[in-house]
Amino acid sequence: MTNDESLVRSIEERQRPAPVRRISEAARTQEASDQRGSYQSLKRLFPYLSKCRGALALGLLAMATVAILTISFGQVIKWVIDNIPKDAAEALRFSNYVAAITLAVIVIYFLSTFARMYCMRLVAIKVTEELRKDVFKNVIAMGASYIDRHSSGSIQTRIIADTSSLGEFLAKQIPVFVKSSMMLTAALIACFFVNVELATVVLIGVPLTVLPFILASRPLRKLASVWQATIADAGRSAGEIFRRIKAVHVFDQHTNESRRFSGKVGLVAQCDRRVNRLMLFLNALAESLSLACITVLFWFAFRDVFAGRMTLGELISFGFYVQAILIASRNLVDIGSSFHVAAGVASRVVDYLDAKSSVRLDTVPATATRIDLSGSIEFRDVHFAYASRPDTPVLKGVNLTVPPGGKIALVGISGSGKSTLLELLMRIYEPDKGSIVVGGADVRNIPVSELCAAIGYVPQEDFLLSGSVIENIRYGNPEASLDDAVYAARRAHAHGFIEQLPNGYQTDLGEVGSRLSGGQRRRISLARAMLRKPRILLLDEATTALDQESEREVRAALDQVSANATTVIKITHSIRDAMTSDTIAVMDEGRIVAQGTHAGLLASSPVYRRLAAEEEETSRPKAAAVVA
Ligand SMILES: Nc1ncnc2c1ncn2[C@@H]1O[C@H](COP(=O)(O)OP(=O)(O)OP(=O)(O)O)[C@@H](O)[C@H]1O
Repeated sequence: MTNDESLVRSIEERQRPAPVRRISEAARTQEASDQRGSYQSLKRLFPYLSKCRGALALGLLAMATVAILTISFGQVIKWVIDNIPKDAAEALRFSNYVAAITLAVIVIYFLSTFARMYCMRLVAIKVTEELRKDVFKNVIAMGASYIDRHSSGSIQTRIIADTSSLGEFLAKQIPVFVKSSMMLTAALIACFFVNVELATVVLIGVPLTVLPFILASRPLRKLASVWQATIADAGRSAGEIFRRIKAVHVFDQHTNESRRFSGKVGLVAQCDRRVNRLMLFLNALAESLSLACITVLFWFAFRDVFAGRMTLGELISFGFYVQAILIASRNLVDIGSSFHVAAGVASRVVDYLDAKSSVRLDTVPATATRIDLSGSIEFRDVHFAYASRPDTPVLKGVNLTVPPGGKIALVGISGSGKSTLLELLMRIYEPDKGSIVVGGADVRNIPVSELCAAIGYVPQEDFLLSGSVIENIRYGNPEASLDDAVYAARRAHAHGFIEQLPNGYQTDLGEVGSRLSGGQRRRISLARAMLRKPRILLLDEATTALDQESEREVRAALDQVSANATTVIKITHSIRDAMTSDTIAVMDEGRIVAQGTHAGLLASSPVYRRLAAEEEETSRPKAAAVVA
């Protein structure tokens, strides 16, 4: 195995996802991508060019002008050299005349080159912008299940870096391809007009000069894809380290993380060096072969000049055309290699652009009718496994009914599937088997936006976003008035601390609310849920991370909200929270194993008894400590 191959292997090994037995969405997407083929993917992006037709047409026109000017310049050189007057005064007038024409040509050349570059840059910017918007829109509409299976770092790379390189490719390389093809054809035809014999030598010699590039295109392609993988890996790892900076600090991992990151950038540099070595070698070889080709041609050409079969002007213009042919053919070969790389990038971007999920957040089922979301909630034989771990079932036939306006507590040890059940109800994921029915309708037939508008969800990990307090409270309800938002904050017992913040409700919370304590973040989450006046309230350990007084107040607030909503409370730690519910459902290893009241379950359910005993056990030392 060569060094390159082992590098490719090591990167691929690290990036290989966990084995999947059944055909998951990821596999289907991959299959679709393979069938489509990389080149098809590039074609799929062509419509983006049509979004900037005007600039593209102007750019192509400017390019054609540059190509025509370049080719005609050869004829001008020939005409000038073959027609220099013998008389000195005539020659001076002639040279002034030629200088004026040359100046005009240079001005046109400058304007055309400027127009070409300007238009093509506009095209690149537009294509990149549109691609980014469309990829982001599609990925965000795919929901959590899809994002779980792709690292968010690689999605970021696709959206930012890959779209940018594709925009550059579509807008720069394709025009260069057009221009070089025009130049090559025109210069070859011109060569045949000047001298058929020499043109035949050109036809044989020029391909030889680009042969090394053609032969090296495969290893170059491979190296380019390794380079892309290493750079994406380094970016992903840096992003993750910055996101986990507190853990790095607490576990004193600065040196180790720096060492790990150095290893990754070391791999990028290793790739860079290899690409550089190969490219330098190929360039030097190609330059030498071009020189050899020109020398051979001149050797033939001089014989024709001395034999009177060719004028000096023809010789020089011929040399000019050969130079144009060499440059154009090198450009075309270069485009060939970047074409392969771009095709690879395009197929990855198109995967994200065309990915289809069973849960589309932006589509409304044809059967959608108005549904009473205040009705009962029923889980009917619900089975589910996360797509990233398809072989590990998380829910194994859950049957549960919450009557309209009822309040149920889901109790169970950590990992028994309680949060997953709530996420399925919100259609963050879809059950593999069975159904979830709200108000008599299968949730699959309720538009996600309508379903979620009726739900107030307070998650275990508060999902605050960067932005101000008021933006966070209004998230999901941007039309709400300030008064309503403040009222919700008061009810969530958040108003007091919000007012103490430097800019009150306008205070910026920093990335993911990092400038607040855990309890404060929780109360903002509660305020946000309350502002929606939910008909279904889902609480995921809503009162944990609060001090005793806040806990009492928040619980009172939740009681008010839940009085008008069908409520499901997930409880892992505080069994006494469950006692306020109408019913307690006990979950164990993805199943509901018992259901009833606190007293009834203590008598009938060994799992519940164990949970209650564990809670008593853990609270005892605390009580003792308080007494002490
Ligand atoms: N996004 C995910 N991808 C893969 N597996 C997951 C994902 N989220 C949860 N799981 C797994 O599913 C199982 C059930 O998790 P879930 O969060 O529903 O349990 P839980 O009862 O709510 O736990 P806790 O009380 O600790 O929050 C666990 O084994 C967990 O590791």
